[in-house]
Amino acid sequence: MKGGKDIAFSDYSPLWKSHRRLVHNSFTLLGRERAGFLSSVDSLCVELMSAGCRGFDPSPAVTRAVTNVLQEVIQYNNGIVQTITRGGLVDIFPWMKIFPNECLSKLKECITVRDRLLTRKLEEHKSPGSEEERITDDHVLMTAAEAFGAGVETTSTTLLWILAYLLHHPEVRTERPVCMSDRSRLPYLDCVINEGMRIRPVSPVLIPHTAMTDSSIGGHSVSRGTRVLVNMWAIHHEPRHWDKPDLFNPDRFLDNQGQRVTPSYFLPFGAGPRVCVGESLARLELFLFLSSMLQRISFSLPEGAPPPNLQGRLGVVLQPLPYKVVVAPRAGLGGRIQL
Ligand code: HEM
Repeated sequence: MKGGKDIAFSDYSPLWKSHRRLVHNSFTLLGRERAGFLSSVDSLCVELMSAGCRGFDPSPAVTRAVTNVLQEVIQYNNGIVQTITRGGLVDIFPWMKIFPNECLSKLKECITVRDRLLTRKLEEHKSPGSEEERITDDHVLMTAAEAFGAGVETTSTTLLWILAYLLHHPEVRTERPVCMSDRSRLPYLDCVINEGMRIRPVSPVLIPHTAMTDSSIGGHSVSRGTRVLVNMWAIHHEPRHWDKPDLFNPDRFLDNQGQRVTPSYFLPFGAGPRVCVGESLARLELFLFLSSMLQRISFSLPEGAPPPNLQGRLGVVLQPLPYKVVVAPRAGLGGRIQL
């Protein structure tokens, strides 16, 4: 293990425990034996994830199979998100798992659906000879499952927050389709994404860590076994570092010369050995989704509706409260988008 980290429900869910062990083994192996393994995990994830993008394809060639798989992924993922931190007292007193627990049963059900779907996909993607490799099916499956578990809700929620803030700040949006000559302006999109992740970190208090040895943080001693919570919300709203921290202002990620800057106290993906392993994939997804959406679709508030509530609701991630938005194809693209 690289460092000390634990999660509240790990004690009572053997499923989750073995899942994390496998995932960490997988990522360790990933570092050592990339070939073969990467290609199967990558294509497996990319195929499932890109199903979402293919939803925009208006052609009848969007196969029923892809839609069904996507529906299944959305359903089991929603089920996991709704139940994973709702074990109630079991989170605190693991022995209480012996009593009937609706949330825990639903969680197990969703995990069964997830494993069935991923196993099917894995079988489709298996290359001849892979049996001889040291990485087992479980490694591949659990790594793919982790990519979804840690990657879907975080990225989609970040997009929802950014859209909510863009509805509040129409001056940040451009009213015409993006074209090639805008390319040099696209770094600004990164600033918008950064500002979204700063002002509403999807994980305001990071996954709890546990000190593996006697240590210290900022001059305070931390003895072995201490549970350490990183308050990302406070880091991203510290007035000594951020001017008017409650204001959505993507320009704060530009210096006086208009060059992009990334302050050291901007940590949406955490830091250190347990930093988010999906950071580059997440950044790529956010950029591609946002640029394609803003290029093709115009978003506005329904007539007379108030802008989205920005307070948020804390669950597995910090989500915006549901809001309504009018979605229309941008001029010149009419008929090419189906939603
Ligand atoms: C906007 C999107 C995302 C955000 C804001 C985000 C943020 C984070 C944060 C803050 C952590 C915890 C770091 C810590 O506790 O110190 C984390 C861990 C993790 N993330 Fe992400 N993440 C995102 C997307 C993804 C994606 C797309 C994947 C995988 C495909 C992923 C996989 C993971 C994994 C496996 C861990 C645990 C790493 C470990 O414990 O060593 N994340 N993420």
